[in-house]
Amino acid sequence: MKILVTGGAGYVGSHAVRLLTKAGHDVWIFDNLMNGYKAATPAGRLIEGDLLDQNRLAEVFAERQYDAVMHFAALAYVGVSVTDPATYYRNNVVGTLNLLDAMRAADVNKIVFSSTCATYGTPDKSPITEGMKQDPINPYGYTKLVIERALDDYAHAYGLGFAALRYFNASGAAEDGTIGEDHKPETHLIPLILQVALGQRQEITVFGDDYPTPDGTCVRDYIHVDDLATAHLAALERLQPGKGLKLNLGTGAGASVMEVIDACRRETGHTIPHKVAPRRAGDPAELVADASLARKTLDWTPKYVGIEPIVKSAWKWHKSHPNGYGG
Ligand SMILES: NC(=O)c1ccc[n+]([C@@H]2O[C@H](COP(=O)([O-])OP(=O)(O)OC[C@H]3O[C@@H](n4cnc5c(N)ncnc54)[C@H](O)[C@@H]3O)[C@@H](O)[C@H]2O)c1
Ligand SMILES: O=c1ccn([C@@H]2O[C@H](COP(=O)(O)OP(=O)(O)O[C@H]3O[C@H](CO)[C@H](O)[C@H](O)[C@H]3O)[C@@H](O)[C@H]2O)c(=O)[nH]1
Repeated sequence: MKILVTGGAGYVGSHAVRLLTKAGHDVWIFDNLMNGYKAATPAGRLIEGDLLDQNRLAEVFAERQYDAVMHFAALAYVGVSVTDPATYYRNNVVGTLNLLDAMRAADVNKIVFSSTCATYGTPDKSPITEGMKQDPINPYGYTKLVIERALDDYAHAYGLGFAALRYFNASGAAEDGTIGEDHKPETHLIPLILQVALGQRQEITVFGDDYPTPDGTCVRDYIHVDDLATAHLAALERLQPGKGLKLNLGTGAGASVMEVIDACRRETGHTIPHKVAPRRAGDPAELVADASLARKTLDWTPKYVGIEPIVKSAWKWHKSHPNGYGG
């Protein structure tokens, strides 16, 4: 298939591009590089452009007849979405509607969309199943929920075939250590811990140790980026006109902040000092996926089980690229 991957120069998208290319697809990347890196993309495959530029989108769809779109491009800092919702709604909602318009004009009717566990807000139960109430607690989560709803309506009205994949905590890096996570600023737990191991930070701050969890720190479901990529490929193969798949992508197992720090200590051999600080606003105690629907629907099984192999792959990337794509 000829596939346009928006946000393919970013963290999750670049890993999906690798896998799609390996699977024999003809892959093109659309990215404005605001948070992505040319170095993360295969040579000659990057089309620079912004989702907010409708003319550019029309040009891109006129240049080639795509069979499907994988849509990773979005802004994804929960905290910034609270202080600057206008930018988030414009980029994530208007940008995606522009993309859907351009697809419709070009008769492209298949899309895989990056949704998030943040659409559930603070769930009543764990693990989280797809049928549970979606009630985001921040603008970022709302931007994703609005698009899930739009996809439903476009499927019904225009015959769009879609998958909305609700990722839990994307983590890890390509097994060969050549591409990985490089968010600037970095806010995610595993890269921040590994920056301590690299001597770039004094210590890691644990946001709260008084949660109702076994060790008092937050529990998350860390899912390897390459497992996300294989799920995208499987979803792409199952898209049907007028139908939508909405699936949780997680492993079904949680790890606490302290368990992640301990795994990083074991992997790096560094003491990794930590200090406990108050809770971070908006952090639910536990977010763990019931991923059985994705396993069944996509005939998919995450390869990376437990936090150790995820941390191992992340460390390989960070050790060999201490400044990310900057050097
Ligand atoms: N990282 C996670 O843990 C996680 C969890 C759940 C969902 N998601 C979702 O997965 C997707 C990818 O996340 P990521 O961590 O790889 O983020 P990322 O910031 O690394 O990648 C996003 C890419 O989109 C590009 N982009 C953003 N706005 C654009 C625009 N208007 N036009 C063109 N390109 C644009 C950026 O330059 C970047 O390369 C996002 O949609 C995010 O909301 C991520
Ligand atoms: O310095 C840090 C950074 C994080 N944490 C904790 O580590 C856990 C994981 O935090 P991350 O910031 O790595 O990830 P989140 O769970 O906050 O974020 C993930 O889930 C969000 C929805 O809740 C969004 O989808 C986001 O893109 C995705 O990375 C949280 O309990 C957080 O409180 C710390 O203790 N110290």
